[in-house]
Amino acid sequence: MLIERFELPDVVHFEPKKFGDHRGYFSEIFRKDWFSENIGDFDLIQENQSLSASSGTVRGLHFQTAPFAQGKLVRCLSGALVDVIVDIRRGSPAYGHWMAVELTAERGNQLWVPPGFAHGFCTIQPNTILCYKVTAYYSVENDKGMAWDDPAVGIEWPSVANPELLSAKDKVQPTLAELPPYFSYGAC
Ligand SMILES: Cc1cn([C@H]2C[C@H](O)[C@@H](COP(=O)(O)OP(=O)(O)O[C@H]3O[C@H](C)C(=O)[C@H](O)[C@H]3O)O2)c(=O)[nH]c1=O
Repeated sequence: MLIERFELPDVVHFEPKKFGDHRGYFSEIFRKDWFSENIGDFDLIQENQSLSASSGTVRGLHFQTAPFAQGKLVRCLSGALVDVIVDIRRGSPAYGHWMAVELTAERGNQLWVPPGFAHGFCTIQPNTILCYKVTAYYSVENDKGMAWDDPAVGIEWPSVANPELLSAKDKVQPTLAELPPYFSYGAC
């Protein structure tokens, strides 16, 4: 199985094996033992799914604060998207750094987004479905965000990104510099 780690600590990208035959394919999407050994002993207790009808839809950048900080195991069920994360853990060697990974239904690749990261994505095909397991329940009081287009972070979004498709909430998110110190490296 392909497994990748990055300059941003604790982030893991992997692609489960597919067993193809004349009918199509079979793939083990999640195994607790593999996840615990290669990523960590997290409890994935809620699963979310979103459909974005238009290519160029940007959702994010979002995160939940303690005690509902979320790790996210993200994959694309239909279409394709560019997943973007920003390390917002004060003290991290990669604080304020971003990275992007293309997730497609075709590949079935997955991204582990640790707690302490802001997460968002831009769809690059219509009718793209994102499906992701999280390690803490939704808490509207702890549901926070940061600006997708923060010039100090400098995310290079796909050229199809369409700001008109942003949610009202995402049009007015604070910049990284305006965020309180929600997360400390090594403590979330
Ligand atoms: C996240 C969430 C939302 N909701 C409700 C709240 C709103 O009434 C509605 C849409 O929520 P929102 O506009 O925050 O959805 P997205 O813009 O897709 O946000 C999500 O997508 C980005 C990329 C993320 O990483 C977060 O997990 C999540 O914030 O669903 C729930 O009931 N439970 C939930 O867990």
